[in-house]
Amino acid sequence: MNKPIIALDFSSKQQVEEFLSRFNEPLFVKVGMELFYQEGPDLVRTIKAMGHDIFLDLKLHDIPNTVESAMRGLAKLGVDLTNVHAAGGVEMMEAAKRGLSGSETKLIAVTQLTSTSEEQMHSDQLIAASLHDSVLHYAKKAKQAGLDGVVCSVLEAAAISEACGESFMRVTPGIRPADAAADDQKRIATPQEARLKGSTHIVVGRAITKSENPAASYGQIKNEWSGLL
Ligand SMILES: O=c1ccn([C@@H]2O[C@H](COP(=O)(O)O)[C@@H](O)[C@H]2O)c(=O)[nH]1
Repeated sequence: MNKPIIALDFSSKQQVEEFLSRFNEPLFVKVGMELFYQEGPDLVRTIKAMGHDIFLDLKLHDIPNTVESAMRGLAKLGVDLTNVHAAGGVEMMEAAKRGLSGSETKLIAVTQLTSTSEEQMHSDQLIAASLHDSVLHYAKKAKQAGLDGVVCSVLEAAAISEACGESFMRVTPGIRPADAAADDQKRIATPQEARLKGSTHIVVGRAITKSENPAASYGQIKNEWSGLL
């Protein structure tokens, strides 16, 4: 079983270094907008040089030409995984993939954010379909564009596996230990549910980064995710 991806939602290099110093093993970490917009590509290179795998979660969504050029730049960072919004369309996703060509970086698409409920999707996005069908639709479009997988909640993971194939990545945020607060997330699940319901990867932020003992919380989540608990 692969490692849980830890969301490094910090605003400075200092906080990241302090956090990572608590671990004695190579991790799979996620660098998102908060950190990237403060510290930029240099910190990505530093984390990579420390031996950690990186998911660069910048969720690109723009016209195809802009996304292709941006991805050409990101390809040079040597990250393991990055992403776009599927709502940008098949043409944009194909352009993103072209931008990454020649690199080892895998590309996935955000379907519907795990902070979005069905009601919000209907009213904010004026999508009449069910949230499940919208996610599945975006996953099929990402597959059509040649992407490696999608970001989805646990609730859609099994249907995506069936429609797009088992090897198509289902990267799942909104992971919470049982009894933890949902915060701003709407479609949440425990690490165990994610394993049993077909996610291929889990992304965990606050349950680890805000913990009094991040290494212990990570260990517990990792064990639950890999079925050792
Ligand atoms: O649909 C999505 C896409 C990305 N995220 C990101 O994952 C983490 C989740 O953090 P938690 O503290 O565990 O809620 C965060 O960095 C988001 O930007 C997501 O939650 N949902």
